[in-house]
Amino acid sequence: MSDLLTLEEYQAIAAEMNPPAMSFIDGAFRPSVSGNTFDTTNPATGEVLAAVAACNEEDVNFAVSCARTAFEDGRWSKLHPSERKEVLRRLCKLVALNSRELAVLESLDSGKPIADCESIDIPEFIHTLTWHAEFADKIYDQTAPVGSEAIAMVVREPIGVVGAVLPWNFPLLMLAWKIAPALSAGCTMVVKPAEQTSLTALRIAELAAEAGLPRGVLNIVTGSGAEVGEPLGKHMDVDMVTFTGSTVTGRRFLRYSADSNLKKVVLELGGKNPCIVLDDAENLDQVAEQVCAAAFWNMGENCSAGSRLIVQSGIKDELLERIKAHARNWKMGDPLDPTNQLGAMIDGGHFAKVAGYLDHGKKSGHGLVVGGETQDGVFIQPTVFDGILNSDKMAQEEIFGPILSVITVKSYDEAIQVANDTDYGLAASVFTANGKKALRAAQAIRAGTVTVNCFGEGDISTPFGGYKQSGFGGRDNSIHAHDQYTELKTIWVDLSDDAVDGCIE
Ligand SMILES: NC(=O)C1=CN([C@@H]2O[C@H](COP(=O)(O)OP(=O)(O)OC[C@H]3O[C@@H](n4cnc5c(N)ncnc54)[C@H](O)[C@@H]3O)[C@@H](O)[C@H]2O)C=CC1
Ligand code: BAL
Repeated sequence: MSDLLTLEEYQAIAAEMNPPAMSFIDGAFRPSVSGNTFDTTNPATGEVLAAVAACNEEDVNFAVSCARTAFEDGRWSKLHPSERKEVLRRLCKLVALNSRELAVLESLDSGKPIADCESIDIPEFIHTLTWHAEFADKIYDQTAPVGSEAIAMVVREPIGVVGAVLPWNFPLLMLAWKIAPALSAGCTMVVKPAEQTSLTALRIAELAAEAGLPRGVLNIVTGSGAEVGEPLGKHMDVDMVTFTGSTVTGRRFLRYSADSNLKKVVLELGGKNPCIVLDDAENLDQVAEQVCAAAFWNMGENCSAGSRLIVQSGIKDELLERIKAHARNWKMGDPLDPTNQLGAMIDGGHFAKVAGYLDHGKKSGHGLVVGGETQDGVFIQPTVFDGILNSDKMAQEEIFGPILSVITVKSYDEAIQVANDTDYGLAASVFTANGKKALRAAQAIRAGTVTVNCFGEGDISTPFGGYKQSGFGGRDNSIHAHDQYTELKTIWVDLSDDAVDGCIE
C-alpha cells in the first residue's frame, strides 16, 4: 500500500480539484454538440463536482468517425508495436506521477474508500496497462500445419474501432481492463464511462495525449446509456463493443449488434457468487476474514462479490460468530477518510435498491446476524442474514451491496448443487482442508473463476469473465483479452509445382 495521507490532507487535495468535464474527441476537450451538461456529484455528500458534457448520437457519430480515420490511416494501428508499447508505458509513468490526484478524484466521484483507490485501483490500473503494453511487441503469430506444398500464416490484426461501455463500480480499473489490451493490439476506441463516474476517464485521456497517443485513438464520450451507449452499440461503423455492467443492459448490446452491423460483442456481467465453506475448513478466523472481504469489499458493489455463503452445518455457528466479529471491524463513512473500509453507495437510486433488500431480509424473518442499518441515505452497514433459502430473492438476485446471505447445507454434494443453482456463473470460492475435494469443487462449479481457500479475482495474467448469464463472447485480462481485440487472418501461399507463377518462384 502506498503511504496514506490524513483525512485533512485528502480534503485539501479535493478542495483544489478542477477536473476536466468535457468529452474528449480527436485529441481535444469539447462541449457536447447540444451544449447540454449534467451534474456529477460526490455520492457521499451530494456536492456537485462538475458539469459534464451530456453527449448524444451526434457526438457519438463524430467520435466514431475520428476513431475510424485514426484507425484507417494507421497512425496507431500501423505504428511499430514497440512504439505503441512506449506510448502506453509513458502513460503509465504519467498515471504514477499523478496517482494521488487520480486516487482522490476516483474516490470523490465514485464514493470508493480512498485507501482502496490508493492501494488497489491506481496500482492495478498501472499494472494492467504495463502488462498489455509489453504484449504489443511480444506476441508472435502462427503458421498452420498445412504440409510442404503451401505455407499458411495465421496473423492477428487489430479488430478496428472498439466501443467500450463502462460501469461505475471500478471506473479506472474497468477503463484499464478495456483500453490496455485494445490499444496494445492497435485498435482505436470510443469509450463511454458510466454517467456517475466520468471524471477519471477524462483525466486519463488527457494524460494519454500527453504521453503521445495520437489524436482520435482514444475518445471519451460522456453521457447517459440511452443517449450515448445505445448509439454506440447500434453504430454501423463500430467493429466491436466491450461492455461491463448489468445483465439487463448487456442483453441490449446483443440486440443492438443484431439490429446493426453484427459487431462483435463482449459482455462482462453480473454475479451471485458462492463462497462454500465445508466442515473440514481450517483456520476459521482467516476464512471469516476472507468471506467478509468477498461480501463487503467495495461496498459489495462488485460483480464478483461473494454474496452467498454456502456453509456446511457442522461449522456454521462457529463461522458465523467469527464473521460477526470481522464484519464489525469494517469501518464505514467518509470515503476520503483513510481509516474507512466502506464508502458511499454510488447514488440515491442504488442506495434505495440495496436498502430494499435489507427491508426484505428483515421482514421475511431471516436471522439478522450483524449490521442491517443505513446512515444518511448514503452508507449501508455490512450485513449478514442467516437462514436464507437459495430460492429466495436474496440468494438469486444481484444486490450489489454489502449484504451476505447465509445458506446452510448438509453435505459437499448439496453445497455444489446450491452453488450452481443460479443464472449466474462469474466467480466462486471454496474453503476446505481437503485438496482433492477443493479441486473437485473447482471442476464442478460452473463459474469463470474459482478460488480455493481465498477470495479473489485472479490477477492480470488470468482470464476474467463468466459462464451462463455472467458473460458473453470473451474474457477480460490475460492474453485472451488481447486476442479478443484482434481478428485472425489466414494468408495462404501455394508452393506447389502447380502454383501460378508470381512473386514466389
Ligand atoms: N457487472 C458489474 O460490474 C456491474 C453490475 N451492475 C448491476 O446493474 C445494476 C444497475 O446498475 P446500472 O448502473 O443501471 O447498470 P447498467 O448496466 O445499466 O450500466 C452500465 C453502463 O451501461 C450504460 N447503459 C445503461 N443503459 C444503457 C442502454 N440502454 N444502452 C446502452 N448503454 C446503457 C450505462 O450508462 C453505464 O455506462 C446494479 O445494481 C448492479 O446490480 C452495475 C454496474 C456494474
Ligand atoms: N470486479 C471487477 C469487475 C466488476 O466488478 O465489474
